Amino acid sequence: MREMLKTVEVQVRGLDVEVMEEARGRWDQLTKPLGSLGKLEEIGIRLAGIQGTVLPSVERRAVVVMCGDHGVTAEGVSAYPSAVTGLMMQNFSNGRAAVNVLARQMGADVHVVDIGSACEDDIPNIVREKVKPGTDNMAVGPAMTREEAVRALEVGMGFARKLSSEGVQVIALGEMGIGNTTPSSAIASVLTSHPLAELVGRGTGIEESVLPHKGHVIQRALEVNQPNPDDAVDVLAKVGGLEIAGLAGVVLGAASEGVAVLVDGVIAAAAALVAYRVEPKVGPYLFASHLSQEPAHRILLEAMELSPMLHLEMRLGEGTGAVLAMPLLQSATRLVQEMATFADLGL
Ligand SMILES: O=C(O)c1ccc[n+]([C@@H]2O[C@H](COP(=O)([O-])O)[C@@H](O)[C@H]2O)c1
Ligand SMILES: Cc1cc2nc[nH]c2cc1C
Repeated sequence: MREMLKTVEVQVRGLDVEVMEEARGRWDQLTKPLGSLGKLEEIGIRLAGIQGTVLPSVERRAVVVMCGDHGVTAEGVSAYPSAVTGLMMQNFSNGRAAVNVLARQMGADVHVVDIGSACEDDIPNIVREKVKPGTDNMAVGPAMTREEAVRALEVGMGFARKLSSEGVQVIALGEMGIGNTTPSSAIASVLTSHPLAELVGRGTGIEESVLPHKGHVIQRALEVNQPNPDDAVDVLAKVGGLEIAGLAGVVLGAASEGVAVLVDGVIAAAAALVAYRVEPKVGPYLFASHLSQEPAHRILLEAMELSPMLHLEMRLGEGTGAVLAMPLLQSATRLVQEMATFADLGL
């Protein structure tokens, strides 16, 4: 019975190390000084291991934007009202948000999923998979029940598997949810054990003077809920968010299907760390796009040993950074496909 479901079951294969060795050999034969394409070489080799071929491809790209609202906004932790989540869903639907613009440029399909917004409208082009209309206020009790968190994880897993069955080779993690830097910092605090002072940031732009209040709200949520650091689903349910759970599910579903994942900013990274703690084998499927201005982002990426490709001082979310990094993955695949080898030159 669904109510009895306590955790998620997922099987993730390790990367194909033989193919990776072969791919490394191929990169070393290309007409360039050894190792001179730096991180692009590591990206290309990892993609080879993920797809089980020395000539991987990321021509089919998608961004999944999970949307949710947060009861904790009642505590005054965001610079914007919750209603902006629904307004931005309308904006995504019209193709006019930043992520739409960038995805068009980068050749990625945009999929927007209402997994937990408080918006009651039926918006065209938005997938309705609402687990509930926003989380409960984690400063006074759990944000979700465990069962709700597992349901949201399953929505994400199912969505990633569907995209994989349609031929998608890389998925960017996007989200929209006013208030969601607060649960992201809470998750980072429990799962990395770093002090809250290093993890709380201005999100959409709260004043510096409001930061201590945001920290106290998170501290209260941790005291009230006592999330178990050894049980990532417990942490997700008690101090997480529905869109964060959905994205953690996307990571698990994508990795289980051999699909690469581009992690976006701080919220996507919190979701990725939850998935990584549920199943550490997802680690090699993850690529960090950029470094957000939100301080918890660096700490979350370090906990997964990920190194960001871009430093653009962004803090938007929606999957914008992840979509911007797509051409870099594509460059890695194109270089290995199209460059001459020294043998081609007769050397
Ligand atoms: O991606 C990031 O690193 C990031 C950093 C700060 C804010 N955001 C976005 O801003 C919203 C959350 O900010 P806040 O202040 O409401 O917690 C949410 O919609 C996120 O997509 C995103
Ligand atoms: C306008 C706006 C757009 C966003 N996109 C992601 N988070 C956002 C937060 C706000 C406030």
